[in-house]
Amino acid sequence: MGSTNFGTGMRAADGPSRGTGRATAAKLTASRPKPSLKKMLPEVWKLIKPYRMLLAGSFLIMIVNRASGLILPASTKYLIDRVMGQHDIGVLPWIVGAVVTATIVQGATSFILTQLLSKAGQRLIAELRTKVQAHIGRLPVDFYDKNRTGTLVARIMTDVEGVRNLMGTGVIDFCGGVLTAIFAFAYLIHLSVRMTLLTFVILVIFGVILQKAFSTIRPIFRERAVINAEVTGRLTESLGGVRVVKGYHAEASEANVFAAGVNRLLANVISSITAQSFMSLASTGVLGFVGALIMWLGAHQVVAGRLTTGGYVTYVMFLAFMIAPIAGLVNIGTQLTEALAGLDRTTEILNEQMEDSEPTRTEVLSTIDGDIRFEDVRFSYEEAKEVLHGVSFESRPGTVTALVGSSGSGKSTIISLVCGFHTATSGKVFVDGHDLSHVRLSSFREQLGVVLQETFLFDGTIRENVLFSRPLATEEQLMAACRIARVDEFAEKFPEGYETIVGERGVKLSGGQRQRLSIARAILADPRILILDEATSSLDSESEAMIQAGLQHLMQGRTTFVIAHRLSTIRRADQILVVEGGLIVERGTHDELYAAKGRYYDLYTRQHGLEANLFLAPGEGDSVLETATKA
Ligand SMILES: Nc1ncnc2c1ncn2[C@@H]1O[C@H](COP(=O)(O)OP(=O)(O)OP(=O)(O)O)[C@@H](O)[C@H]1O
Repeated sequence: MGSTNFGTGMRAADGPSRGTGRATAAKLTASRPKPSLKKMLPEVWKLIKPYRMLLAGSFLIMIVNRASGLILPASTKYLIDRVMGQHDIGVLPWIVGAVVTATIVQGATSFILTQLLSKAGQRLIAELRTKVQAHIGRLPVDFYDKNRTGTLVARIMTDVEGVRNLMGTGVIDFCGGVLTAIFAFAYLIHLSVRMTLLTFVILVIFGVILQKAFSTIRPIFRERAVINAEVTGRLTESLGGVRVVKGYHAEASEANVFAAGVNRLLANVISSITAQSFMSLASTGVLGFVGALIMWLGAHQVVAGRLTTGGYVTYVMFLAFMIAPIAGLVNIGTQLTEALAGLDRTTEILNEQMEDSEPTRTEVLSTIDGDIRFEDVRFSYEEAKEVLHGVSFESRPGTVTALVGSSGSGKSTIISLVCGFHTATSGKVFVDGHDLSHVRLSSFREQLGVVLQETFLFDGTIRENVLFSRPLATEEQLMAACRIARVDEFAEKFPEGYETIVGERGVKLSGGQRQRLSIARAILADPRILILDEATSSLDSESEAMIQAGLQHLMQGRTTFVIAHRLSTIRRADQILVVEGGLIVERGTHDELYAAKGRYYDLYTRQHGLEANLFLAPGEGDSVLETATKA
């Protein structure tokens, strides 16, 4: 039978997940409606508040920057009319001086703005990423059940990227664009009211059309983020489950799934490219039209003596200065919309309640004895689908409780409630008499140790992997744990010793070695309550003996819960709970249950003939039994 997953939070990599869940934690919405600016303003303010002085300063610098940018076109009128037209060479040094100074000021302020804002924007991204990751890490297990890894990765890495535009050059550029357009518009009116109003009307019409076009493009962009998250999610899963993929020779079908995803992405990008190229075609057309119009009207005005030649050239330059930021505004507008949408998704995550933040969780546990009591516990992952139907038992401190029963009977669910991964729908779980639903989970979990059959190793050294459970342990404590778990025997054989990198998920270690490492980790953690998920796979007898010795040591004096498959474990257990259909149907010691000749006796005698030291649940044993009978 496959590995146990205590509510999938500790699921072993057994292929792409199907995503199940219950109602308490939210499944993140794939595509959220466009967030309104009004709704998002408080969030934006919260985000940029620490940077408000910087933003205010940048705003002032930006005004200087934009104003200095207008010196060149403004001075052209004097250059043409006074210097060239009236041969007043005396003003030339002033004009050239003003242009040079303005250019230097403009260059310097642009440099300062980019330095200040881009760096602040990147810092903000880093802060927000850290915050989102830390928050996600503290969300309850059922949140992970419902949301794909890829989606979560996208939320942490991609969605926060957009805030760069809110903080960085985006907002300032936006304000700068508006400001320049206002400056330029005032000056254009001053030069020629008629030409300006006409151009303005055309540009407003164009702006409305552009706005319409953008409202078609925006959903495409939003959908792109969703597709990206889905494709990345599936890719992450299939890479993680590469053994299963290869084992079932599913490379081709995985490649098809990925290709389909990539093609969806391509179709999305292509449709946005088409819309974008139409927009650029339209803008070029409008610009050409406005240019021709200005030429026509301007030439007439100059000939009629209502406008000087310098005035005309300056007009054209200012017009360009006005149009460029307006065109930019639309672009920045899209970026800001994207940023707001990203921030909205980030806020959605940050509003998810952390498992320890429920107001009822007030009790902080000091060192516990390890007495666990279930009182008529009922539990359902999904509404109206109860999985545990009233489970009651007590595990006294320092005793071993073995859970046996057929697949899907509810063993992992019971363990998951012991760990506080889920909370009982009704009934109570007590730890040393404290209602676990009122306990600060961090104070409980630090007294919990978990050894799973699928050992989870990080891509780090042996030392780092053992220290994972207690990073501040001394060298002696580390070595002692490794000795007891017999990690020393293999670690010291590697040339790099404890500094040997174990590779992603420890692929360079054998199953038995990984188990020993996991036991060393638990010994080092020195938990009061120990959760063991026994491997059903048979290790060679030498490894088995070593692991058993480590486990024996580990279990001493701790309240231990074992999803038990080995007879040796079951025989030693202080109580055996036989779980069937979400109920405890029998309980007692091995001898008592054997003598009672009930369900346990059936399971035991069925298996006894199989010689193995494995206690297989009925479904699990069938194939082996058949083989044995035939033999
Ligand atoms: N995350 C989940 N969401 C919805 N239903 C679940 C979830 N996890 C388990 N279940 C259901 O709860 C029931 C009990 O499952 P559980 O994993 O506790 O059984 P088990 O006895 O540990 O099985 P096994 O020995 O196969 O690991 C099963 O019917 C299962 O389908």
